[in-house]
Amino acid sequence: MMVFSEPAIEQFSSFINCRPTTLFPQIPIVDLSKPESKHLIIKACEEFGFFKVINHGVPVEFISKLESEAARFFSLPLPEKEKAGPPKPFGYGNKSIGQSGDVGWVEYLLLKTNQESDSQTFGSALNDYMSAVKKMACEVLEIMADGLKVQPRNVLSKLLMDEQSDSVFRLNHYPPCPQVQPLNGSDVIGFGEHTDPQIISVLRSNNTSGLQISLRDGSWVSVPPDQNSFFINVGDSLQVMTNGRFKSVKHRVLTNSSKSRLSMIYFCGPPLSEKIAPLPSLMRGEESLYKEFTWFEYKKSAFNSKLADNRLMHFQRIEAL
Ligand SMILES: C=C1C[C@]23C[C@H]1CC[C@H]2[C@@]12CCC[C@@](C)(C(=O)O1)[C@H]2[C@@H]3C(=O)O
Ligand SMILES: O=C(O)CCC(=O)C(=O)O
Ligand SMILES: [Fe+2]
Repeated sequence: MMVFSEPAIEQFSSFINCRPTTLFPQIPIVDLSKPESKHLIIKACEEFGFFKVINHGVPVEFISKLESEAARFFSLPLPEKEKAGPPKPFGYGNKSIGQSGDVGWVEYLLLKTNQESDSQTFGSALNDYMSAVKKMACEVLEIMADGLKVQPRNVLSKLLMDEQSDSVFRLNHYPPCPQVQPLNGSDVIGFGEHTDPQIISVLRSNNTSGLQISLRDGSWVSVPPDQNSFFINVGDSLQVMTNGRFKSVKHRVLTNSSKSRLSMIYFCGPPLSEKIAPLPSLMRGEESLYKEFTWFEYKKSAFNSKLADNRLMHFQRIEAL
């Protein structure tokens, strides 16, 4: 057996220095039933690119039904899960993320959002959940448009309502990972740091911690899990549509040593042909910080990148920005 000396183990940079440097600053909480939500959402998107939503209107039974079906799926023997096909672009994946060699302590299912056929694996639970979450996502995007004072208020939500909307749904399962955890207070990466390329992502997890977001100063903050709420991530596309006023949030997941984490995420994407550009009324005479591109072009480039890459960089007018 190989025994690492202290200096040697420190070279495993992906396992060390993962402890959050900031503990529990208040993650913004937005109550969708309150009129002040529009100001809170804008502030949260500017400051963090991230917030938590309560009074979201998604029925608990849709959530718990899908959660138990997902748990059942992930408990199947590996060959059964592999029948769902490799995740290229849709299917079951294990440890390997994307096409550029990223790995994490995670297994997952990537699913389409606009086809009934996927319901085969999960009965009606998947469609019930996705429709309710899509409705809530549209509401969030309309409140956002109100807060930004852009009209019509469905400028963003219509991209999701479009039947060509390129949204994706993902179930992630992070099994408990006891191995290296006690060493040097190190952590194992479940899902490496990245920003989501879409407009927004709507995340719900069980009560197991692991999700962290990165603040502007580069520190990492653990997001306390809350199975009754949803978390919204600002994605790269929304950063561009607001000409950099909102920033996409860098986030990652660390594994837990004793509990498994189950998360379900609805990634709100526009139609492939959609031009991703700053909303004209937000420009007030200023120039776009970004080159012109379609969602298809951005997605193609994103899927060739590594998880931690700054994917927007190549689309900035001044690359060094
Ligand atoms: C290295 C990767 C893996 C990617 C593509 C590329 C960069 C960002 C990743 C995500 C993050 C958001 C969901 C997803 C489905 C997406 O659209 O972008 C992911 C995709 C994958 O897991 O395949
Ligand atoms: O599983 C999670 O909690 C987050 C995963 C994530 O960021 C993603 O799938 O894009
Ligand atoms: Fe993500």
